[in-house]
Amino acid sequence: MPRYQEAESGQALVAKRYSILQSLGRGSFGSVYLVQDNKAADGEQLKVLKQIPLGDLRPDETVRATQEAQLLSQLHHPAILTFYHSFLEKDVFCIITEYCQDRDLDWKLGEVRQAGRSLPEIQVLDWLIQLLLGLHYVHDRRILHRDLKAKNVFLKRNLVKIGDFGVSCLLMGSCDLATTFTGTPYYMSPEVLNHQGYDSKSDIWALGCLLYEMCCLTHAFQGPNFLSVVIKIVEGETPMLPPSYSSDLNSVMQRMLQKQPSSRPSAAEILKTKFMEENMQVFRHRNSKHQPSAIMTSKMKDRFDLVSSGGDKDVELIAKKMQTKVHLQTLREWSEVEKMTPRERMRLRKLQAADEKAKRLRKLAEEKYEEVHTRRRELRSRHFENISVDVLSEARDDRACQSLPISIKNHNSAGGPQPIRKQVETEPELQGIPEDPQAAEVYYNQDGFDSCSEDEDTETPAETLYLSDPQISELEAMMKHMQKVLEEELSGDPAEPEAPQSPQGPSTINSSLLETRIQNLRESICLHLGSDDFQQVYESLKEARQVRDAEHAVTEEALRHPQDKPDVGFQVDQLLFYEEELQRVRQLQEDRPPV
Ligand SMILES: Nc1ncnc2c1ncn2[C@@H]1O[C@H](COP(=O)(O)OP(=O)(O)OP(=O)(O)O)[C@@H](O)[C@H]1O
Repeated sequence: MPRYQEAESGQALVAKRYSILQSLGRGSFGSVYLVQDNKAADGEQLKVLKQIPLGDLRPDETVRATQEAQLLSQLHHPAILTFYHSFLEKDVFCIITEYCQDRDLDWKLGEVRQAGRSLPEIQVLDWLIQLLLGLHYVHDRRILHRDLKAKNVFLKRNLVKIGDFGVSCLLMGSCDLATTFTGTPYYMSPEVLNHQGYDSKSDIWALGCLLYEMCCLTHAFQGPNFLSVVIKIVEGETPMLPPSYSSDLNSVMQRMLQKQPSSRPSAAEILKTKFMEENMQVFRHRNSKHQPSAIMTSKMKDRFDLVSSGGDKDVELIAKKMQTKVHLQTLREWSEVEKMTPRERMRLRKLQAADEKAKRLRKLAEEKYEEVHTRRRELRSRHFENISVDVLSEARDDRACQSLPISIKNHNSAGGPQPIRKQVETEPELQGIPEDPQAAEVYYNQDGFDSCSEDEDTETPAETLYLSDPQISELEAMMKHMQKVLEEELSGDPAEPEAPQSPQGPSTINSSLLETRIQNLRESICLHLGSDDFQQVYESLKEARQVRDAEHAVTEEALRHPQDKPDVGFQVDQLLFYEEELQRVRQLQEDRPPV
């Protein structure tokens, strides 16, 4: 752990800039914290600090790791978690990334599973499209992820962000090697397990596994121990999606899970299939319809941001009404340039009356704005007086939601600067006002616009809140990427260039970290099992790995470890795999010409 500098407020300060607010958890590489960047602009202050103890990193390795981190900070895509910067503090490598208040996909899928639900296909497709766009972007730049898994996909409203990009490369140092090393076997491709190298198609395999998981809420390749999972991946049948998902989606997944990397499509090839293209159009259509950006002034957006973060029902209602008004104004402009029928003139009069009402609403909104703003200012100053975060408590895995009184009070409604956006399907009022006057008339009547008044605060509050500026621009950026992919095909552009077979990614070698990991795992298993039993299971599974006999391994495992410790055999297998990897890394290091 780094030695934190104490800020005046008593909060731990990292790099004289980041106040640690809350522990978000611990991964296999290190600890993760929610921090406040004191040098960032308002609304962009919440970030994530990942601290990875490095052990004895040589100076040249340190320099390389930092350079490689800079390379990662140049990736800019809405589906890629923003990597701000990295630095070393004592023996700890620190990475600052974007904060995703809706946690990770693994957590989300667990939540769905526990509720006994499943994800609708439209949701799966929304996420799949974004993930494919993200992969397409990095593969196009000849960068591979290498550790794509549900825990590395973060959620920010309905936007997904591929995270931990290259972190394993930076730290495990295996990116330039003909293999890769990750902490879980579930997403490993047959070629990786056969030590045949990692390329962009191995990322596609991992995404295929993820697609299965989104639909079935379990891993695509399951087994009681590491070796049985490995054998299923290498030799087992490709799983199918349940019939509740379309055959088109199933066939996308089947293609992604082809055993032969060359038979798997690239991200661009998948995006360009008719099925995916149609779904991208649906995604674009749905999201662009519901974006307030096209019709709202920035002042209004500010107000709506305030609305959504403040959660004040009155203000929400006003926001809804104001949005309706903006739609009407667009329509009125249209009317003025058209030859008006008496019916249209009547409608215009209605609009003018509505305009008057809207003016009054605006005044009310401004008053509310002041009121809420003042309240937030007071709360914030109180918050900074009171905050006391136990950042040094390693055992805690509390989430940001549990103890932060203001902007990060609740993980799901957290991130003060991040306003709320509900699922678009539940927002009929935002379908847009029909341009046809008659249809518009029906719309007004349905919408009850005539009854719009500040006296009607009892009306059901707006279901729809609004995206903040950064989120709108992220969505817009996503649309642009989609447009680009769609246009590529329309103009008959050739498919994306193949990502390199021998990746040119970051290249830091840090086998000492791998050693530490092996050591930690060994100690932890011994603690559970006792040294003697550990040794027996270890020898037995080592033998089983050599003969690749899953049944033997399963039987041995069942004999060796008690029922209440079902994951021990899995861990021993994992340990053996790590040891093999370490040997390979060392071998490659020896074979390498000196830099
Ligand atoms: N950018 C982020 N925004 C929000 N939460 C995050 C972010 N990065 C990590 N977390 C959370 O912090 C916790 C630890 O994350 P971390 O990525 O270190 O480990 P992991 O994914 O659980 O395991 P592994 O190290 O094996 O990948 C997880 O609960 C994760 O959801």
